[in-house]
Amino acid sequence: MNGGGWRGFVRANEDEQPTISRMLLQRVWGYARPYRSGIIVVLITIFIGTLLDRITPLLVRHLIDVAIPERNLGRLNLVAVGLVAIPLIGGLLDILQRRHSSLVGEGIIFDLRRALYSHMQRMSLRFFTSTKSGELVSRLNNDVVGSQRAVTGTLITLITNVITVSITLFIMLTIEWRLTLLALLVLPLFMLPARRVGRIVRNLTRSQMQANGEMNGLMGETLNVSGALLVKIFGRRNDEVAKFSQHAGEVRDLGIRTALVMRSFFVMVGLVSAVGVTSVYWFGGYLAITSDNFSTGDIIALALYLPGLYGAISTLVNTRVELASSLVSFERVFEILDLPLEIVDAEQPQILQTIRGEVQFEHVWFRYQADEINSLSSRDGQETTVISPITTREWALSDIDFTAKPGQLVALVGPSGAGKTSLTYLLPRLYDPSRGRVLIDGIDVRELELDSLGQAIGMVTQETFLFHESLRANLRYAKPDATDAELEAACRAANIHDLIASLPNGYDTVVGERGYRFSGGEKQRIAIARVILKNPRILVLDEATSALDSRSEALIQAALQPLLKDRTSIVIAHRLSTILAADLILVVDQGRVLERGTHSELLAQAGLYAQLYQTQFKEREQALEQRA
Ligand SMILES: Nc1ncnc2c1ncn2[C@@H]1O[C@H](COP(=O)(O)OP(=O)(O)OP(=O)(O)O)[C@@H](O)[C@H]1O
Repeated sequence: MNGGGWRGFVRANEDEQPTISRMLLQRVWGYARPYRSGIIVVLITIFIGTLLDRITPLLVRHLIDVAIPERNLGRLNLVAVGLVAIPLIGGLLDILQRRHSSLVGEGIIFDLRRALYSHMQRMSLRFFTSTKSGELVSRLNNDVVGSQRAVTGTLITLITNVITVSITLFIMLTIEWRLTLLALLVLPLFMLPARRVGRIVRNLTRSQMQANGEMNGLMGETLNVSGALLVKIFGRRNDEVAKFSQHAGEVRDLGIRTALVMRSFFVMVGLVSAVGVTSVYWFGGYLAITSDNFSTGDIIALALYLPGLYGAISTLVNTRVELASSLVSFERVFEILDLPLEIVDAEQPQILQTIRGEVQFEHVWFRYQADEINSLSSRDGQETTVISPITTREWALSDIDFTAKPGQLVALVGPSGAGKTSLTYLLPRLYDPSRGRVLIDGIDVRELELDSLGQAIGMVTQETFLFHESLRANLRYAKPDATDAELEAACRAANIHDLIASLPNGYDTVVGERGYRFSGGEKQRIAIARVILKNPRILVLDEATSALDSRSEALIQAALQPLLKDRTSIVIAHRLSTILAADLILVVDQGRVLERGTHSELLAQAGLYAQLYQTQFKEREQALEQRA
């Protein structure tokens, strides 16, 4: 597995000069190619528009040199018509160009976003445990938009300015080459500062992006239910506001500095171009006074061309750098698209049709990869914090070997961190084992089509996740075509129907973010109803550790009956009723199965199970009895 890709999540050295590689450009072109007809329209309109623009000074020259001296009213009218027609046609061309450039730009955004999102969706769980969700959202938003800007912004600016400079210089040289060369003499005067200012602005922009990222990160972490709850229960509201003000203040200061630098630069360019224009007037005037064959119209036309020429050249000076910086966004998007998919379908996957439901772990070893821990980034998202592994043991699971016959209940018990959750993750291929095999009906799960594997297995995790949508939509997530009657039947079986029916909006009640409007026990029952609807052949259940009151506990136990019935179930057990009902109990510690058997067999061994039974299961049961 390529570890570098993960580390790529942490931004490379900010001061590194971006380089434009041929391969990168080819790849970028790959995204632009489908829009080539639009790009051609854009290029043609830019060319005609720029050409038209350059005609205006020639018309003015004609007015001064021909129409007025000849007192020719017809020509005067023609010039006037031309002076109005040019901006009119130019405007229409501009609209056409904008239309096509936005079609191209938005199209590229769409393609990149879809490719990125679908790639992220296919990434393994490992990817999500090692990445900050804010970072992913930022790539989907900022970097995709940045990539689009590289194509429709910087590239178009580059092309427009190259065309402008070429046409303008050509016309100016044909009008009067000496004056043109004179006007070009001032170029170094603003090319040098333009480069410098370009660098300053680029650094400021980077700092702005960074400051914005930090501000967004803070908002993301403290403006969701869990974060807000944490802030409140620790009474840290003022500190968070202060921290936010600090970040927002940085964004403000950088904004002001950027505005000032940009304005000073424009003032300077204005001054230098005034020097250039003055030199044309002065030397042109001198030539007009000292020699006869020099026209006033020529001088004025040249002077009119100059600001456009200077503007285009100063922009071009920075365009290469800008293009390189905006290509960084493409690189950041490609970085994710290039992350290898770990959990993928086999070349010719088998589709599970009728499933008996036998589950077998065959000498399974599993370990989490080191970079999964190392690439976690710190809260402000900027520097990499190497978080040392919580566990020092090499293998999360060692030599796990057991079989659950169709319809059997296998209970996993063991101390916290023993590896129970990790074991269950291998069945639906959230991770693949490092050694050994996991089989369903005798077929290695890696040979099974992922979609059909997903359909065969239902999972109820400890933490219930519900989407911020109606209960109906949340339940249908398990079975999109479920009828209302089916929804109700599942909820009745899970002992949650009466509660839902008593809500003013019933099944249309919108669940708050992460299900916060329901109690822990209620959420679990909703999750159970959801899996009952899915009706999987194999069930993985992580029973909640928190002891509920006896009524909720009774409701959940009753809800679990129809869920466990007739299915092969692997249950991380915390309830006495579950271990008593289990066909096989595996006692896991330090990633190994230390003891196995039924409740009575294990009790008789008087080992770890007997201890756990006394400290965990019995205590929980007694606590419940006391509460009742
Ligand atoms: N994504 C991960 N990356 C690295 N190590 C992990 C990861 N998830 C779990 N671990 C480690 O693997 C070991 C087994 O964890 P697991 O969650 O399977 O234990 P568990 O028995 O389910 O514990 P609990 O009952 O507390 O939920 C732990 O030491 C844990 O720190």
